[in-house]
Formats: sequence, structure tokens, C-alpha cells
Amino acid sequence: MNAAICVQGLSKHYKDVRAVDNVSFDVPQGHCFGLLGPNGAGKTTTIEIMEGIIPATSGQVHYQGQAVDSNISQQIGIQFQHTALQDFLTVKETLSLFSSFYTKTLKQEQLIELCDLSDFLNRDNRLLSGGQRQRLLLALALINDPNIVFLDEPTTGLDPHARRNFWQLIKNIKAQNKTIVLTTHYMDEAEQLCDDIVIMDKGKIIESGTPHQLLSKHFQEIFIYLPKAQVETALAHEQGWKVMSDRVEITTANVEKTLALLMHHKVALDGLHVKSANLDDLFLKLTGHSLQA
Ligand SMILES: Nc1ncnc2c1ncn2[C@@H]1O[C@H](COP(=O)(O)OP(=O)(O)OP(=O)(O)O)[C@@H](O)[C@H]1O
Repeated sequence: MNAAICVQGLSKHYKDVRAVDNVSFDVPQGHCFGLLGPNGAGKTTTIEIMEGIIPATSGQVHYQGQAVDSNISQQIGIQFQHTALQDFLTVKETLSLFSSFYTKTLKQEQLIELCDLSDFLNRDNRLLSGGQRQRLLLALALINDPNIVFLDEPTTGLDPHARRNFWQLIKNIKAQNKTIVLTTHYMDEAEQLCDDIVIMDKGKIIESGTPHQLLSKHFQEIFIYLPKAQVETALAHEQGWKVMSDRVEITTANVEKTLALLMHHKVALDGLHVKSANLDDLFLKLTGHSLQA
């Protein structure tokens, strides 16, 4: 396989902490790769080693077969969570400033179109909305026309509409065959965008694969929810259903059989909700807690 990124046996040890403990994975060219995990799992440390920002204790990172060296910043793009933007500069001026840092750059018109910046090009950086700021930061990550783009929680703090707009931009970038490494605390984002995901916990990889592979491996069941008032507690206990404060949660591998049972017991089906497992459920199952704090 022609991997854009190959991470082999990566470890980072601090005095008494194994922040990253023998982690290996490949990212194929043109894929969106999601690195997920609870706080302190080792994601930032892994990514900072991949970006050449901190050295590994052991292990290697190769880009298209080449080891990371000091020249790597010219070849990759990074959207940091907290990039400080220069006050009193407009978006257009900021693009020009950042262009001057690189030997090879994308044409400004292309960046403006790709990141949908045209409506606020002459606005001072300080006056940008959260979504506009993230679009500018994305443009800055793409300014050197990198083959590989790192996006660190790019939609944290955005409203649902701005998040969806941003997802479309990421899809557009992916359509250009660029490789994307994404960290996110939003499982719906990972499900929408990622071809492959790796879930880390305590410095180690605990699961990896496509979202579909992981969900079908871990969940054969479907969830059925019913308002609590409609289900007799005795029946719920008898069937081993989970009684929550406002609803009863039924986990079943056979929806038809469960519905027939509910009807047999004359349970009203108003407000019934059927749900397949998603990455949130997977995350909870694997790590014991939900990713979104
Ligand atoms: N410079 C450091 N010195 C000592 N320990 C560190 C250092 N940097 C990180 N760690 C520890 O390494 C572990 C992994 O941290 P890391 O920041 O990589 O996790 P993370 O998965 O990115 O978490 P988050 O989602 O909270 O950003 C944590 O226990 C952290 O406290």
C-alpha cells in the first residue's frame, strides 16, 4: 500500500508517564484519518510528533516513505486550535503575511474560493465570527498547498450550522486527494468525515478501522427507546430492560420480535424511537465514558 503517512512503534515517555506507548498506523493518500480518544489519551502528543514539533522517545514517522525532518513544515499544513491572529490585519492581509513564510504557496484566489472567504476578506481579524475564524485558520493551514493537512478539533465551539459548513469545506479539500488527519470530540463529525479512525486510550491504540467496520464488529444490536410511563416497571425488570428517569431503553438483536412482545403486553408505542449504534455508543463501550464532556 502506498501510505501517505506511516507511523511505526511510536512512543513518548515523560518521567513517569507513557504518553504514547508503541503506536503504529498507516494513513493512505487521500483519506481522512480520525484520531479519537478521551482527555489524556495521547492524541496531541502523537500528532505533535507527526508534525515534527516534539521528538519521539522511540519509533518513526514517514511521509511517502521519507522520515520527518526539519523541512517538514513546508510540506504539511496544520490548523492549530489556538492560532493567534495578528490584530489590526484584515483577512486578506493575513493571507499575504502567512504566504511570505513559505517558498511554495497556493494562489490567493484559490484559497479564498476553497475556504469560502470572499464575504469577509476586508474584515479585521478581531471582528470575525467563530465560523469565519475557523475558515481563515483552515486557509492558513492550506497556504503552502500541502499534501497532508492536520486539523486539531476544527469545529469545537461552532454552532451546528457553522459546523456543517465547515464539514463541506473539509470534504472539498479531501476531493483534491489531500490526506487529512483530524482530531475531534464530536463523534458525528468523525462518522461524517473519516475513512479510517483510531481510538486511543492511555497512550495505546484500543481500536482501529473504518467507522462501518468498527460499528458492525461491536454492535449487532439496535436500541429501542420508549417513554417510561408507557412501560410497566415489572415488565421492564422481567425483560432486563434499562429503566432510566424518563425512558426505558431496550437493546435487541431482533426488532420485530421485540415489537411483537411489546404489542403482546399492550404497551403503547407512541414516542417509540429506534436507533442504530453510532460512534458515540462505540466510544462509551470501549472507554467507559462518552467523548463529549
Ligand atoms: N510535557 C509533558 N510532560 C509530562 N507529561 C505530559 C507532557 N505532555 C503530555 N503529558 C501527559 O501525557 C498524556 C497524554 O497527553 P496528550 O496531551 O497527548 O493527551 P490528549 O489525548 O491530547 O488529551 P486532550 O484530549 O485532553 O488534549 C497525559 O497524561 C499528559 O498529562
